[in-house]
Amino acid sequence: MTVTLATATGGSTTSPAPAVRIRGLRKVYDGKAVLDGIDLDVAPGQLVALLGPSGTGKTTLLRLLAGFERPDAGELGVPLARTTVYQEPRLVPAHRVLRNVMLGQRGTAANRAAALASLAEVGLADKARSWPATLSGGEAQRVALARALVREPRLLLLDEPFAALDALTRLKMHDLVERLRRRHDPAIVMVTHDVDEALRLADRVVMLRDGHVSVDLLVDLPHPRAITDPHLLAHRRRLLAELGVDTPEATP
Ligand SMILES: Nc1ncnc2c1ncn2[C@@H]1O[C@H](COP(=O)(O)OP(=O)(O)OP(=O)(O)O)[C@@H](O)[C@H]1O
Repeated sequence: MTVTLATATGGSTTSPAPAVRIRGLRKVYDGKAVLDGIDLDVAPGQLVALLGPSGTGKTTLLRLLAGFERPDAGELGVPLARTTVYQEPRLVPAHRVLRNVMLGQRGTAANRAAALASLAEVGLADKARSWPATLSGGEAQRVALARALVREPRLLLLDEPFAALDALTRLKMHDLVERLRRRHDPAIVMVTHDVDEALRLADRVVMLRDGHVSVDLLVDLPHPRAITDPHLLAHRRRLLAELGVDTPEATP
């Protein structure tokens, strides 16, 4: 089987080209296929949450989409403008916040203004001159989001971005993601272990199991979503059951 690394750009005559196009994707480590025949399209602006038991290849798929790994077989079409935010913010401690947002960019007035605007968007305009060590975990992660978004990615890859934050900060980050999406509208693939986070944020929840897509669930509900919405609860039960967790039919 051949490997094609294509760049997904326009060209379709009917519907817009997907931001991500995956066909027959296979990745083998130590003779074992971690991903084995993944087919997945992500539409422009769509947020796909990737769920699945530990070790099912979620991070591997994200690394392939980021271009850090090469597939052993299959086709992978991704936009060139893509960036990743990780569980830990990965700020350079020796650079102030603003310089972290501009990491890898030239220090032009335009880049500086864009970085400041990006910090303002995540509510951290006043921290531009702060050192990373003086930030809270949630603030540091907002800087990481600002750094990702200032590059105006067509594809944003999120690898458990809120897993290390406390519950309240995580809820605030969810609100922030919803606001940022309305403004920037990148396609997003987000790895998470949190079913509620997936259902709160995602347009679609994809579950990986044994190297395959085992669930592909469209979550066609308006934002902001109430966790008590019966449709959401039905989705939640289904996803938790797929993960081997039984929940009572009626939730108080
Ligand atoms: N560089 C590598 N070399 C060898 N094996 C690897 C490598 N990267 C990942 N693996 C293996 O591939 C499998 C999938 O790993 P991956 O990190 O993608 O899973 P995951 O679904 O993200 O897991 P978790 O939910 O625990 O983060 C695991 O068995 C892991 O040990």
